[in-house]
Amino acid sequence: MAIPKVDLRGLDPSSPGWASARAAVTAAMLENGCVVAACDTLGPELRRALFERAMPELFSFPAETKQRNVSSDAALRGYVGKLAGLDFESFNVAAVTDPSSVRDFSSIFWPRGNPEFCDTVISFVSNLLKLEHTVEKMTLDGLGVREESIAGHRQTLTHSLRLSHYSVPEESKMGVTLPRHTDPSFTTAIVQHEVEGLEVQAKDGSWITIPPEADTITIIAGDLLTVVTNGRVPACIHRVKTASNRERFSVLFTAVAKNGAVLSPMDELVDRDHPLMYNPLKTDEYVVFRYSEEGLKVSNPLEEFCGVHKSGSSTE
Ligand SMILES: O=C(O)CCC(=O)C(=O)O
Ligand SMILES: [Fe+2]
Repeated sequence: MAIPKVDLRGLDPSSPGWASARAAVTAAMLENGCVVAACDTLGPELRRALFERAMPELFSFPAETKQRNVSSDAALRGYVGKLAGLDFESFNVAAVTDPSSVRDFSSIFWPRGNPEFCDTVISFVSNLLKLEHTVEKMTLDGLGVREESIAGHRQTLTHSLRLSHYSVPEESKMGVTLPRHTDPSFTTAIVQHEVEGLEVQAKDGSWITIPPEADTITIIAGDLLTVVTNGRVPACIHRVKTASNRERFSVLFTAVAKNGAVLSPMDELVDRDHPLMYNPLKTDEYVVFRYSEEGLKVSNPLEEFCGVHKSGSSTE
């Protein structure tokens, strides 16, 4: 089994191929909360500048420097280093669609500036934002959500860029460097480079490997997209497994909720056949819950936190 690959190159809503691409994107998102986009978002030169020059350099800075990548924004929006036995570390640039955020991030490492790095990231992010808008529009439009609701939904979003590094997996972990999880975001666009790792769990429990092809970016749904689509789009269950036991870099462009946002399922997606599944969700509180001891214990933290069914049955 493979995750469907949809060619989005050169498409806009007036193109002849838009409707069929939209149908394919919507179907893939409904099935596994995941689609592989063939796109020209990241050309070979940008790719090399980022993955082969900037990232190895960034991760070779000493720990004290790395830890200066903090964000007052919310939990887990700064540097995350080697947590709980994971051979994984990650930088995070919050509010990344604002070029000054990229420059502030770069000044941690290169106080005299690094225009090449900033230009690389700024142009990559602007391309990723277009891709994210296209996939989000296709998915919501394909489900029958009105243009005004999509525009309203966009107002609740802010974007981060995560730059991740995985060390060579320890033998005992069978190549798994990030265990099975869903993302507490709306969507995450995942860019792999040369080394495999991303795997998505299908409904039958099997794992589907997404090859690290240079002209593709994988877009996955997170828990918040499940809420706004009233459960239609499942949050993608995924993990990182590098069977070839190599060091790996990946870049993730994440659409998260603005601080203080409260989300509800979209009106168009609640009807007799699709009764309301989620109570209004305070996104900041949800993220705290997700990573709390209790949130890490339960099998479906979203359902536990704001599922209508769950609160309905709590009177039992
Ligand atoms: O590195 C990847 O391919 C995916 C990483 C991931 O799932 C995450 O950081 O949440
Ligand atoms: Fe993830």
